[in-house]
Amino acid sequence: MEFWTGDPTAGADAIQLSVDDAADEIVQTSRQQRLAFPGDPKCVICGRYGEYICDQTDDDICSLECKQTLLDRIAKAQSSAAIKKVPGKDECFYVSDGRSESMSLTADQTELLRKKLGIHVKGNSVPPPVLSFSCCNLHSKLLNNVESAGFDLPTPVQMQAIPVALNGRSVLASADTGSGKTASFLIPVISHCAAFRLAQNANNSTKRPLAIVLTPTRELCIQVEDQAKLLGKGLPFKTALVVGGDPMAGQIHRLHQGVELIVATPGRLIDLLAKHDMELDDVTMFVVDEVDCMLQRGFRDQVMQIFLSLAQPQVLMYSATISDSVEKLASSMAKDIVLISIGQPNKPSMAVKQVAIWVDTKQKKQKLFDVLSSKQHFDPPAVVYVGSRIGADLLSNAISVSTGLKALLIHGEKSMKERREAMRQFLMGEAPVIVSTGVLGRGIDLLGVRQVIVFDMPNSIKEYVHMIGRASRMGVEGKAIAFINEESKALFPEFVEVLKSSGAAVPRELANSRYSSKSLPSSKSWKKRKLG
Ligand SMILES: Nc1ncnc2c1ncn2[C@@H]1O[C@H](COP(=O)(O)OP(=O)(O)OP(=O)(O)O)[C@@H](O)[C@H]1O
Repeated sequence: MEFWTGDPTAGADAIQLSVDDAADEIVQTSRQQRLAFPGDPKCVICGRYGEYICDQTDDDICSLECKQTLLDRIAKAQSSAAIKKVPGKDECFYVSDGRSESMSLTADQTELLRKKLGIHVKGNSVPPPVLSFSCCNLHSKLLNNVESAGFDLPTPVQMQAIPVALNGRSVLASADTGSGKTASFLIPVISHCAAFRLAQNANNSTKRPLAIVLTPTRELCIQVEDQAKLLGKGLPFKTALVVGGDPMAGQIHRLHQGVELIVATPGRLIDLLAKHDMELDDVTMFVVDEVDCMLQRGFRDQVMQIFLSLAQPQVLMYSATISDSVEKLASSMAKDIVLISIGQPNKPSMAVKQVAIWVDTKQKKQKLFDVLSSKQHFDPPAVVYVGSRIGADLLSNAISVSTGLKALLIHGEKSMKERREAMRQFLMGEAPVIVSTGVLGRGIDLLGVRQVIVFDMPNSIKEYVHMIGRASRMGVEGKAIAFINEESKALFPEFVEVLKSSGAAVPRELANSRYSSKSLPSSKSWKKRKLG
């Protein structure tokens, strides 16, 4: 029997175990717990094996550490709510359809709540945040699925974005990595799709897609589709995955059977639309995840091509990092859009402890082997990010040879089968390290990963923010080590700022570099001044 009671703050002495387990050692930290096998209960905080039940909430948890995080989070949400208690199931503060008998937030309460939660909004008549999922007038099966997924309380981005999207408004939202953005668009999408189908005449056999989610990578599409299936279970809600690398015939077959949601990478979807007739007239929700990456050169034309083939859909766009130009372009895609940002935009999650190490390029490999061989510094499972596919191939080999550790490998040139297998092995804990290019840099929810090593700095600090975000989900603490040297000098001013704002030490060489100053004059004016 797995059970504990007691006050975690009082330490291990206060924990009382059932008689059967008295001899077993309590798992103290998330890292000491094994990963969950399919069908196992999962820790609601970190996703590892949910060996215990939290006595105060009945949630599955893996360790004392996650129990404490869970209780802290609940306490924080309660105080943040600026209202004496979190509403019970039938006690709503936000009511979307006026049918519930409960009260709505006043303008002052809404403002206070947003301030406490770090929610910033721009737009006309933005609905107030919700304090619970049960206040959103969701189909009972969807609500059950949300609860079964362990989502007891909405996160701040969910509190604000879900009611806005449920009201049919377009959204551009930015919030920390690992803060639950995926569910904040999937819940409104599933709600809309299920309601539409249930209202559709039963004899009407046409089941054209109702919503599209675009993401930049196949892995992210797979993850989003998995979560959509989980949250849409038992509802008239089917999904199709449309990504490169898998045979197109199977994807077309599935689409012809009738689906509500297409989760796709832009290139493959365009390819498919060009070769096969596909009616997109009923698509009224268009989601762009990792929007800043998707509206950059490379993806932008494809995304816009798909968008323009739809009849003015509601647009939901999300990322942890959003620039002014993306905000401008996104705003032009939808009328009366609501802009939502949580906390400090474009900053790394404060839950990730960053360590920047100055290392010359030639010394980087040895430095990495030193970290991976050090009990003190290596905290597996870990992701190592490199800049190129060849670099990834070479490095994963070198790690295995030099340290004896099994290092998996994933990049864009691997087949879909190899990429799926590498992910499976890593998530099942079969290897302590995975070497990756940017394919795992964004969006991927690598539950259990607490360490990221940025071997090659990416081209922008935004990508860096996404990469180190893999080390922490839902505020659980993680670590990031970044190797930096003169080769990344273009990033210095922003990198120094990011380190400082996170309270991380700035390496001496970086601090002293003339490239680190934001006010550094351009080379022309520099020359001018010298000559003058
Ligand atoms: N309300 C909630 N309560 C508990 N867990 C949640 C909740 N919402 C989401 N999660 C879990 O939190 C984790 C992170 O969520 P998600 O992957 O959506 O983050 P994200 O904001 O999209 O991150 P990124 O910017 O890195 O893509 C997931 O494991 C998800 O299942």
